[in-house]
Amino acid sequence: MSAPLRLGTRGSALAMAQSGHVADAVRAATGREVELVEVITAGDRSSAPVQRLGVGVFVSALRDALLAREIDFAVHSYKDLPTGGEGGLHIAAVPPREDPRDALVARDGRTLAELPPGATVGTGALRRIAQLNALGLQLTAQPIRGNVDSRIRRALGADADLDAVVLARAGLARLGRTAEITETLDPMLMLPAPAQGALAVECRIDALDLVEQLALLDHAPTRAAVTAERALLATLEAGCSAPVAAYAELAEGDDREEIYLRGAVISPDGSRDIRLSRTGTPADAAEIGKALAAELLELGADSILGPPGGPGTRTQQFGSTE
Ligand SMILES: NCc1[nH]cc(CCC(=O)O)c1CC(=O)O
Repeated sequence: MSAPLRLGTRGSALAMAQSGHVADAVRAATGREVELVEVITAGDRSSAPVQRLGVGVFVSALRDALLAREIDFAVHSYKDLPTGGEGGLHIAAVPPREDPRDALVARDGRTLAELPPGATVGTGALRRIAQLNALGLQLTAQPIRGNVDSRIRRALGADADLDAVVLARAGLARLGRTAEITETLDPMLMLPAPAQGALAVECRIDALDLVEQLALLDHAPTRAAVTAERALLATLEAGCSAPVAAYAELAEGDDREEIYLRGAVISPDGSRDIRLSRTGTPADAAEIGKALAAELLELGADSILGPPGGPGTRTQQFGSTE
């Protein structure tokens, strides 16, 4: 008999929901017992704006617990992971992705097009603010933070102070709250964040049996899509600090699978909006992402924003709110 596997998780409703889901999948695939171990991160302990806490606050405590052998594996929202990776750790599985699109939750059941000029739309991500501004609907995009429930209350609660909020559909789906969505946003209007809707299941790279067992949860098409999206992000991070969106879809071509990657870099005020796409084979996912990023840079992605640290700087101003 082997000891139960310890799955480290944040205590938020969303983290518990996704960890519980992965725990069930691990039990089903391996027959092993799994227990949840709550890990409190700096991001949970502090109410300071995420932009001040910096990228990765929600991730580093889980990684520390993995490296300290306090837990055996962890589940992250893939889009919250820094592109760098962590020494000694390995993403053993990328389970099937939830719907990666963004969703609008608005008062009176409204869609984006039905919001009047001047309507206030809350979101934490500069990527979403930039794309809302690019729509030209005269919406007032407002930075907000907090958990999914408190964000929804900003638009639908008794003390609502906004007309709408934009959230990842995946988070609402995992919490069983898709009924509150008033419009699922077409990627033509609101291209999702790289890896949105996907999870990363991480363990120590030297835990060879566990690496093998967790791999049973891996979904190759999701891994290919996320690889392309994050290769684009990583390449742009070196050359540009603008809001970045990326979404890869896999489709059955005539005689083989094809990957269709879209990428966008948008200025925060929406006045500049560079969008490109590229296709290829899933095996070349990383190269497709890098090549599309290079094309975006050639078209001026690096010149979209002012100086580093200026008003549009993604990492410094908004950190891991994406
Ligand atoms: N930015 C925080 C965050 N990180 C992961 C999700 C849930 C969706 C996902 O797993 O991609 C959310 C909430 C949101 O963006 O609305």
